[in-house]
Amino acid sequence: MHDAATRAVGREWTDVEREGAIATITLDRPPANAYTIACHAELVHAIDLLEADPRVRVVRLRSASPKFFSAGADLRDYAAGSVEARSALADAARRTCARIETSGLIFVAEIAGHALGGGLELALACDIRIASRAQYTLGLPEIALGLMPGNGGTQRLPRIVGRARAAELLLTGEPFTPEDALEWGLVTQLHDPIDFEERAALLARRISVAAPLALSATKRALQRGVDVDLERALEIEAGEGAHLVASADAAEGLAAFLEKRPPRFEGR
Ligand SMILES: CCCCCCCCCCCCC/C=C/C(=O)SCCNC(=O)CCNC(=O)[C@H](O)C(C)(C)COP(=O)(O)OP(=O)(O)OC[C@H]1O[C@@H](n2cnc3c(N)ncnc32)[C@H](O)[C@@H]1OP(=O)(O)O
Repeated sequence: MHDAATRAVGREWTDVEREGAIATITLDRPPANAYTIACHAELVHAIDLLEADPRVRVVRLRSASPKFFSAGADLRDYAAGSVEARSALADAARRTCARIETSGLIFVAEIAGHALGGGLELALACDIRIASRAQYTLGLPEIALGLMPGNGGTQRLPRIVGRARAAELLLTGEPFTPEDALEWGLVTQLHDPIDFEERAALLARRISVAAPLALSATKRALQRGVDVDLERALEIEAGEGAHLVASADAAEGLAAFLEKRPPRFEGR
């Protein structure tokens, strides 16, 4: 089902649908979901629209292509552009990732095709990554292009797979498999292609039934606490949780448990 309000978003590569509390952003820019500045502006606009919709809690980020999640920057466009345009593209891509990370919505990257360069970096900015077990690669090959990741890859990858593994992946630029991604914790689930859509939808549903305030507070605590010492991190957790305790949703959650019924969370 397309929301009329978001259909206009899909000029470059972004098709947005919403069903209940679950939105789906489908990247669709053949042949490789390679992105330009306009693509990122559109994606940020789509996220703005979804964040303004009080019904939305989870965003599934997927690809229309059976072969590519995203191949990263459009290298034809990049090669033809000025140094200023190339910097602007890196900045636009960084803004998209920041928008994902600072959003109160929960983003799940559903990788079922090549996720390379800025395409993988987009997935690294998401809260959860899952993958399909198929013949494609993931990686940050920028070093082979005389470049380096410019969209958070040198910072988010070590925080996910560890510094040593990230160093090898970044300094060789070598691609890796979905199985590697699961082993290294870059994705948390790996499913056969025939099961992937169903399992991805199940994960989104499992998250979508939670209280929106609790989801966003937990996301913030996870992000804010990861780079500080434990004592400060525990203070962050306490601070994020403090306002939840007084929320109507917390009262509803407890009442629903005691009354043995599903909770009806309203985000307040
Ligand atoms: C604020 C100021 C800031 C200043 C500082 C800024 C500095 C920042 C540092 C610099 C930032 C760098 C930013 C760059 C980020 C990137 O993402 S670089 C790109 C990384 N991606 C890749 O290298 C992947 C390239 N693709 C491939 O290697 C192959 O496609 C494949 C994945 C191995 C698959 O190969 P194969 O099966 O042979 O398919 P192909 O024929 O190669 O591809 C099919 C068609 O898709 C097109 N395509 C693929 N990738 C791209 C791409 N990235 N861009 C454009 N087009 C792509 C390919 O050309 C084919 O098209 P057709 O020939 O028309 O069919």
